[in-house]
Amino acid sequence: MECRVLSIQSHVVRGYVGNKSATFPLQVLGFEVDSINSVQFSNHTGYAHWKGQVLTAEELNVLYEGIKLNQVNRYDYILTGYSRDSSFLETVVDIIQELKKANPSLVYVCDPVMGDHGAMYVPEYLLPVYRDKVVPLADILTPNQFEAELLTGRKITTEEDALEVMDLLHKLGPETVVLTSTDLPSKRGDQFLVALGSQNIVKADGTKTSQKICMDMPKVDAVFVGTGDLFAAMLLAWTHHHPKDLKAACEKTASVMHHVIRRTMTYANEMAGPGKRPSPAQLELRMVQSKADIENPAVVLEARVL
Ligand SMILES: Nc1ncnc2c1ncn2[C@@H]1O[C@H](COP(=O)(O)OP(=O)(O)O)[C@@H](O)[C@H]1O
Ligand SMILES: Cc1ncc(COP(=O)(O)O)c(CN)c1O
Repeated sequence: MECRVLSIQSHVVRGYVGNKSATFPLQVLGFEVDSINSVQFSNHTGYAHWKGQVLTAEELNVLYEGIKLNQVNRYDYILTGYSRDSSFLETVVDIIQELKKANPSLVYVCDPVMGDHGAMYVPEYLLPVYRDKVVPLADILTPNQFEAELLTGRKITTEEDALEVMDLLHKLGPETVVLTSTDLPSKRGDQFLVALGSQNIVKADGTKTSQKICMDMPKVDAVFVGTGDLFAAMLLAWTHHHPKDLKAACEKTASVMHHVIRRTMTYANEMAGPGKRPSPAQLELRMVQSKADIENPAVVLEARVL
């Protein structure tokens, strides 16, 4: 059966963020991907220069109208990422509501892209739109630690804090929450990066509980851009295959990330030369090359159930 994703994210001419990082890996896994480019930039905004256009709310509506007029507005998944305009985001909310009405089993995967490492890189007025309108519609939410803290108003300094924040995020709406990266110390040492996940489950007796997991991922000493976008796309794919097993979905997602990041770093170091730190252009993600890269990565990471 066809599985169709509407992906509303950025497009870049050069490099791999947003739709450029999400589309091909999903297609190679057999998903149909309809993409709307929220922005079209020369490259991501971590370079010294970037130029381009931003899609307005009206322009988004025009594209959606066309899809609707042809009656091809039935989607199984919506995936959203980088957006820097509140009326654009409000229009995305309207579209999601309409598409959920058309298909009540539609799954909305939301990456609430707002910032990282203590700083917002989208305008601050987007926060209440995400918290009050976007996140309540989300089925799967993939904030990093900073975004989770913004959405809940709670600081995360311990694993217990992180578990409580994920519960607060469940209360806003999403049944599945993954903190894609945190500053928490890993039990495996400082060479590892910690991600945490939580999925609501209904037990046989009808009561609700949640499965909580922790992933320790080998840390690479560089800053990558587009990793959050690829992570959300791969989590969509793997929760599609393992809807009730967050541990399996996160292990497969993190293993793909590890493969892509290792390839990227090998190329980046080669291009930069001995002892030199790679530039943002050299650190552009090296995409997966095939279905096998995604389904059978050389290193398989394991998650712990908490
Ligand atoms: N420096 C890094 N070393 C290893 N893995 C990384 C690194 N940066 C990102 N990743 C991978 O990318 C995923 C998403 O990264 P994250 O930084 O949380 O995304 P975002 O771009 O949304 O902040 C992480 O879960 C991890 O798998
Ligand atoms: C155009 C664009 N799209 C998407 C992103 C998000 O990237 P990431 O997946 O690393 O959060 C960025 C990062 N600033 C960006 O500049």
